Amino acid sequence: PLWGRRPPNQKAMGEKAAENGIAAMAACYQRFDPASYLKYNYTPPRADFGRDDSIVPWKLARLHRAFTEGDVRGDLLVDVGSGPTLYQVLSGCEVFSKVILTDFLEVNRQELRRWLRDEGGCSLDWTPYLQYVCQLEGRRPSAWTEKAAKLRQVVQDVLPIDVHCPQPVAPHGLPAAGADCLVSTFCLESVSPDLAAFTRALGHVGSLLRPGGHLLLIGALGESYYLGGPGVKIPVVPLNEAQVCASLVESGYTLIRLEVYTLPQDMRVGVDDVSGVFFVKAKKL
Ligand SMILES: C[S@@+](CC[C@H](N)C(=O)[O-])C[C@H]1O[C@@H](n2cnc3c(N)ncnc32)[C@H](O)[C@@H]1O
Ligand SMILES: O=[N+]([O-])c1ccc2c(c1)CN[C@@H](CO)C2
Repeated sequence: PLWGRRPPNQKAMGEKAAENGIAAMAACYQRFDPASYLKYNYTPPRADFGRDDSIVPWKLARLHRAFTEGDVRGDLLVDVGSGPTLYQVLSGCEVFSKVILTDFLEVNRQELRRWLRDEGGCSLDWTPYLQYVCQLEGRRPSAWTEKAAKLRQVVQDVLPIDVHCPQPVAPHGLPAAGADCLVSTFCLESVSPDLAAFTRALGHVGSLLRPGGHLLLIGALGESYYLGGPGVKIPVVPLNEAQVCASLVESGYTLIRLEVYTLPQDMRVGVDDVSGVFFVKAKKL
């Protein structure tokens, strides 16, 4: 009967708009420059290990605690949207025997492989990061060489991923049982045209995680853009804590912990308009 069907084209228009937004985002990322991105976000002041109010030490401390407080266990950790960075798995690589890194761009996957193959030519020296996490683990900073070897040993693969696909990773890229833990940092809100797409992506990513597995999510609060390279302005979904929590619940997670870092003035260096960073530890129901 006529009343049983949706008005013509209503759903189609919504889907078309979503597809267009995602295609526009993918076009932006063609101009993403890993070396610039690393310089903007992973050098001082945002990565200053001598300052206890610097963002990167804050992130590393939250990840260390989340991976080592006893409830996170299993064999496989998957990092969603790794980009050209490794900091997000420096604690996890001591807890999981297998780590899989993923990203949308080949240039980022190449940057990761360059470090993993220890062939030189990396855009950033990760030594201070390895040393800092060793200290969090109660080890001498000089144990960083062992941690680097450990990370190189546990990373099984660097795979393509698209969080806007219901199946973000190609079939057989991951074991059928799914990952025991997911980590994802500054990805979902930085690749989604709007909040609905962010929440859908969170659901897609959840399909990679086994029930009872953990999600460690770090992201930007109140950010509307960031520079992915000189003059490469990439739109971001401005999120607040309530929206992050609502999206997690809607995507089938239960929240264990949410912490927020508010940027001091001198961390606002012109590469984005981020106002805060959230850290979430959640569990898939
Ligand atoms: C802001 S960077 C985050 C990089 C890194 N995780 C970090 O913590 O700095 C966002 C990353 O998402 C990737 N990306 C872009 N579109 C994507 C998509 N549709 N699915 C998954 N990742 C995507 C980009 O290539 C980029 O590496
Ligand atoms: O301060 N940080 O450690 C830091 C690291 C990465 C990123 C931000 C801040 C803010 N912008 C996001 C992209 O939306 C990327």
